[in-house]
Formats: sequence, C-alpha cells, structure tokens
Amino acid sequence: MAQLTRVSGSVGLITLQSPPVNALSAAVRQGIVDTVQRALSDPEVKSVVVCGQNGIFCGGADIKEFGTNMSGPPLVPLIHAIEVAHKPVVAAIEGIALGGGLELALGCHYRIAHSKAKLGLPEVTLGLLPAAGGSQRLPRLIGVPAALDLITTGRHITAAEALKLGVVDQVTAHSTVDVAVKFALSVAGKPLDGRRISSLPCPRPPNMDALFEGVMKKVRQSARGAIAPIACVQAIRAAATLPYDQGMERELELMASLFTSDQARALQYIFFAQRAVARWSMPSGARWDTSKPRPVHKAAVIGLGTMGRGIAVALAQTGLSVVAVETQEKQLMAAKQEMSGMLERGAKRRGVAPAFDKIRYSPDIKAVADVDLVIEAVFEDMALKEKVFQQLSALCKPGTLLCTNTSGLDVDHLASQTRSPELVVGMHFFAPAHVMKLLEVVYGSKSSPQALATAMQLGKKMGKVSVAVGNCRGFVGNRMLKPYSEQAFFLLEEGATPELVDGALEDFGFPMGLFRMSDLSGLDVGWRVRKVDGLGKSSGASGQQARIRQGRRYSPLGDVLCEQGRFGQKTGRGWYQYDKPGGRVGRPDPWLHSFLEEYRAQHGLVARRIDHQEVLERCLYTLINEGFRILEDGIAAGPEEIDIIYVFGYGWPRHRGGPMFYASMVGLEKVLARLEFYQEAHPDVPYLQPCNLLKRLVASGSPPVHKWREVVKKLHSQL
Ligand SMILES: CCC[C@H](O)CC(=O)SCCNC(=O)CCNC(=O)[C@H](O)C(C)(C)COP(=O)([O-])OP(=O)([O-])OC[C@H]1O[C@@H](n2cnc3c(N)ncnc32)[C@H](O)[C@@H]1OP(=O)([O-])[O-]
Repeated sequence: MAQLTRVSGSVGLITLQSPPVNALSAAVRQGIVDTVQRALSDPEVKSVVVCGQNGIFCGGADIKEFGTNMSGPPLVPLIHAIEVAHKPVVAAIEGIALGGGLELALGCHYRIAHSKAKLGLPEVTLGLLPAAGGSQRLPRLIGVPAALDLITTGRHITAAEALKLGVVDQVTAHSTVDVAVKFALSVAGKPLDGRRISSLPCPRPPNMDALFEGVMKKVRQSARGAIAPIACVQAIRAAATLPYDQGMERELELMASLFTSDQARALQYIFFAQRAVARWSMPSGARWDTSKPRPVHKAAVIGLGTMGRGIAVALAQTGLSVVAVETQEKQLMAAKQEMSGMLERGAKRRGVAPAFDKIRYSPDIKAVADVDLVIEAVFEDMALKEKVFQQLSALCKPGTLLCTNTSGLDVDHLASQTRSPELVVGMHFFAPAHVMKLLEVVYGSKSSPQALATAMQLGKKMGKVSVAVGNCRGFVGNRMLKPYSEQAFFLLEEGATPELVDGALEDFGFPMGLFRMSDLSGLDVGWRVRKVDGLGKSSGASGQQARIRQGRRYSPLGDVLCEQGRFGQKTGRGWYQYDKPGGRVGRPDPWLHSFLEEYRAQHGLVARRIDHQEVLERCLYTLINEGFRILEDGIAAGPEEIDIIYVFGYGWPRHRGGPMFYASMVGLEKVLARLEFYQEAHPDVPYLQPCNLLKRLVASGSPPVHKWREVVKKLHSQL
C-alpha cells in the first residue's frame, strides 16, 4: 500500500497507494513504515519524497477503521520516525492533504504543494482533534492564532493560503513530484535541525491567557454543545504552554476522551450518510448509477419572490444561463436590483467576477421557450401553480424538465397538469436558496429516473447536498416539522412559555428554538397554509371544543396571534417583542405571558410545571416518530436521508447526528416507551401514537441505525 522506487539516481520516492483518497489504513501505515525504513537504510538513497497515487496526497486517517479493532502501526511514531530521519524528507502534496495526511506532511522536513491542492485539519468535523501531532506541530509552525483558526474550524485552505501561512514551503503549478524530487536532490546532505517542527519553540502570542479565554468563549458559543472544538483549543493551549513531549501526552489524553464519544460517532455517521444519500434509488429500482442525467445549460426561474431570487442567483453562480421571469413589473425591477447585489456580494466573497450577464430578466413567461429546465417558484398556491405548469407545458421545448420549488404541495398533481408528467420533479430549496446547502429532490409517481438524475446532478453542481425523497404532503422535512411544532404549541397551552421551549431546544443544540424561528420566518406563513387546510380560523369559542379541529386536538394559539397582527419580527411583535418592526433581537414579552394566562383560563386549562426533558421528549420524539412513518411509507429510502435533511436544512445539531441517529443513541425502547407514556396522557393527539415500524424495530431487538435501511427494504418487499 506504499511503494518505494528510486528516481533521479538518489531520491527514494514513496508513493501512497490506497484509492480513492490514499487514506492511512493499517496497510498504508505499514507500507509507510516499511518503505521509510528501507529508504533510510539504503546508502544509495540520499533524500526522500513522499507523494500519493493518482494526484492525491492523502485524505487522512481511514475513517472506516474507527470503531473497529484498529490494528497496524500507529501514526504518531510513524510520523516521528520520518521527522528524526537523518535524510531530508519532502512531502509532494497534490490534490489534498487532510487530517492525518497533513500531519504526515508536517512530519516531513519540507512541503511542496501543487497550486490546486487543498490542505486542512478537519478532524473537528468528525468529532476529533488532529492527534497525530497536528495540534502540537501546526502552532509551532504557523503560530497559535492561525492554528486555532484552522484546527477549530477544520476548514480546507488553498495552497496559496497555506504558503502565506507558512504551512508549505513552496507552491508549484507544474508536476509537484518532479519539483519535489529536484528539491530533494538540492537539499541532500544539508543539516535538518531547523526543519524538525517538534523541536521548534511554539511562538507565544502576547496576552496569551486573554487570547485563549476569548477563543474558548467564542468556540463554546458556536459549538452549541459540541465537545471536539473545545478539546482542540485545549490541545493547542498545551502546545503553547508545555514542552512538545508533554503536549503530545495531552493531545493523546484529549483524543481518548473524544474518540469513543457519541458525538464522534454521530459526526462520522453524518460524513458517511452525506455520501450515502448521493447513491439514491427509486422504488421502481432505478438508481443513481444506472440513470443518465440530461445536460442542463440554460434554466428558467418563474417567480422572483425571496425563493426565486435565491434560486436564480445560485444557478447563475453555478455558470448556467438563467431566464428570470416575473410577470409583475414592479416586483421584477425590485428583484433585479436585489439579485445584482447578491451576485456582487457572492462574487466578492469568492474572488471572481459577478455573473450579471448570466441572468436575463423577463416579464413574459414565453421567454422559457428554449431552456433545458424550469424551476417554478411562484406563491405557494395550488391554483396558481397549476396554471403555471399548464403554461410551461405548452411553451417549453419538448424534453424540458419542469421542477417546482413547492415546500410541500402535491408534485403528482402538478405533473398531471402537463403533457409529460415524467419530466416533473420537485426541487425544494431552503431560504436563502443561494446560501442554504440542502435540496430536497422530490420524485412523483410518474417522474422518470432521468428527470430525478438530472435534478440531483444539478443540485450537486450547485454545491447542494441533494436528497431524493418521495412525494407526500410536506415531503420529509416539513412533514416531520408538523408534529414537532404542534407539540410546542400544546406545551404553551399546558403551562410553558416560548422562552422555556426555545431554551430547551437551544440547549439541545438548535441554533434557534421553534418560536424564535417562527418569529424570524413570519407567523403568517403557517397561518396561510392552515387556513387553506380549513384549520387556521380561531372560533372565538372557549372550552375544549374550541381546541378541536377535524376530530383531533388543535391549538389555535398561533392563529389568535396572527389575527392580532403579530407576525413576528416583521411587525415587531410575535412570540417575542422587538424594538421595532424588522428588529432582530427578541425579548420575552409580558403581554404574551398575560395573553397565555387568559387563554388558558378561557379554555379551562390549568398551567403546570414543564421541564426541559418534557419539551425535548415531546417535540423530538414525535418528530422522530413521524420520521419512522416516512420510512414506513417509503418516502425516504433510509434514516440517512432524513438525518441529512435535518442536519443541513433544519438546524439539527450535527454532533447529534440527525433525528433518526439520535433515536438510535437514546435507545428505541426508550423512545417507544416515552411516546406510549405521553400518548396515554394525551389520547387525542394522533402524532403521539407510536408507529408500527418503531414497534417492529424494538420487537426485533432494536438493530443499529445502519441496519434500518435493510429492514425498511424488506418491509416494502413484503407489501
Ligand atoms: C490518530 C489521529 C489521526 C488523525 O488526526 C485523524 C484523521 O485524520 S481523521 C480524517 C481526516 N480527514 C478527513 O476528514 C477527510 C475526509 N474526506 C473528505 O473530506 C472528502 O472525502 C475528500 C475531500 C477527501 C474528497 O471529497 P470528494 O472528492 O468529494 O469525494 P468523497 O467525499 O465522495 O470521497 C470519496 C470516497 O472516499 C472515502 N473517503 C474520503 N476520505 C476518507 C477517509 N479519510 N477515510 C476513509 N474513507 C474516506 C469516502 O467515504 C468516499 O467513499 P465512497 O465509498 O465512494 O462513498
């Protein structure tokens, strides 16, 4: 798994060989140990170059080995052996040097990178820290502040930035291995003392205590309960304050506390889940690897409200030609102005020219005639969308893919409005669409595999995490949100305040609790939907009957607030109060507390004490229960789809691995038992009724989450 050849007479070239990313598996580590030993003991070899096969240096430790009985030589002594070598060792970095890959390079005496290479220590994103000396060597090499930034964020940097920071010694646009070999020849026999990073003193920043205190505070805030970023800061502090050997001991100790943690398991699960959802399949058996996407060069977006603007900008930034259609002239002008600003800011961030010329604005829907794909993003009103799809079907050239950005309406119904229902899919973006990573790609009963493949490929090209799901009300994300928000409303009725509910959810790790989020997105959005569904009108009546709709418990609280014009931040009042309409900082509102008291009195409800545990169990377990129903219904192929949707689109804390993974960590028996407990207390709430799949999994001994996909598949094949 590592090969040694002699090149240019006296250079030992060690090539890591483990596709696709030359991860440091046991075999690769053994290969490095063997080849380094041979190179160092061969008198013909005067210097050494380490590189990776296929233009990829190394993707770091083999994540697949974590959680298994790890064997083979450990990384730390292997890297140490390179560093103490008496012959110069040069790392030739092409493609990537990440995690253990960069740590290996830091053990070498020189580093030469290709101009397109990316480097980083992303361990924190996997719930770990760079524990093959990375947390001790990097601060010695580039200073504490820069090391803190790279290690606590895990961000990948370009070769140019790496050169500027001093991570690498040279950047080349030519063959990195050739340049490194030439360089290795030039340094053969030269002293190496100053080149061994572990022997360098760590530069001590001025006001070190204040620096670490400030960084720790910032990291604690943004980590939202994640432990790895904190351990990273502690390890770097050890580098700054202790001799290298003691720092290494601290690194090991901190890594030991992370390595087997639930958070590391959750984050590593998310890493693989993100890759698993790209390998989509449809109930028909069509799959990602057998369905050929169509090329998309030109796209149209219909409707330039908030969503349409973001989608059009995202498409243009991907390099597509975009026709942006808005039939209302005033709205069109406003959109053009805002979108130009969005393009400009995006271009500035990415250091490229703004893609103004990629977008053609038109007030006429006929402008779609020659596009390959259309994304409809008009108002969430079925009658309006029906009309748009009828028009599109008549106007577009044959074969044009018709997509809807609806957040939950029936994709099959929209498809039935067209001549070619097989060309209709949902592309559900999340606001702001040019920023948010998630895309739900919804296939209807008639969608062709090619249509799905095209939308999935376009999503990937746009840099989105695209998840293929089936068609149902609310799809996956919004469907699961319904029982979650319903429980939050019921908790207010029973005695909680918005602050209490939000506090519990934010302590759990959500960036924003449900009520804070509702104030931000606008209470009127959900109200409009509830009214269309025949729910959102407060009857004015009191007592229990006023809280029953369509035969089940219903809380009209949100409707009553809307009737009073409290739409959230935009009106300066919602579940919280704000300084002014459009204000961002919400404060608890005494008016709302009195209102809740009056409401309870009017409806004969007696407030009781509610704690964080009840908030979490009722909100999260009903959401999880709906996730199981979604699996049962075949709307998502596996728990990974659901978890990725929640982590990337709904602020579910990544270190808790998504709702379905979280359920597996809590224990399915417990989730089931608590749902049964709450259902007994609230028999009029159908969402608390545990679903069959959950019961079935518990009855079969609660298999681990990676087995659920198979269970679900079997379940459907039996139907
Ligand atoms: C003692 C402590 C040591 C150390 O400090 C700890 C570490 O190093 S922690 C590690 C620190 N390193 C990291 O955190 C880097 C993690 N990796 C990445 O960020 C991206 O994969 C990378 C940028 C490398 C390539 O992106 P891309 O081009 O979009 O391609 P892709 O993403 O689709 O991957 C292709 C295939 O490779 C697989 N695979 C990839 N990496 C690993 C791995 N390390 N291992 C195993 N497998 C890995 C991946 O699963 C996929 O497999 P499949 O079966 O085809 O689905």
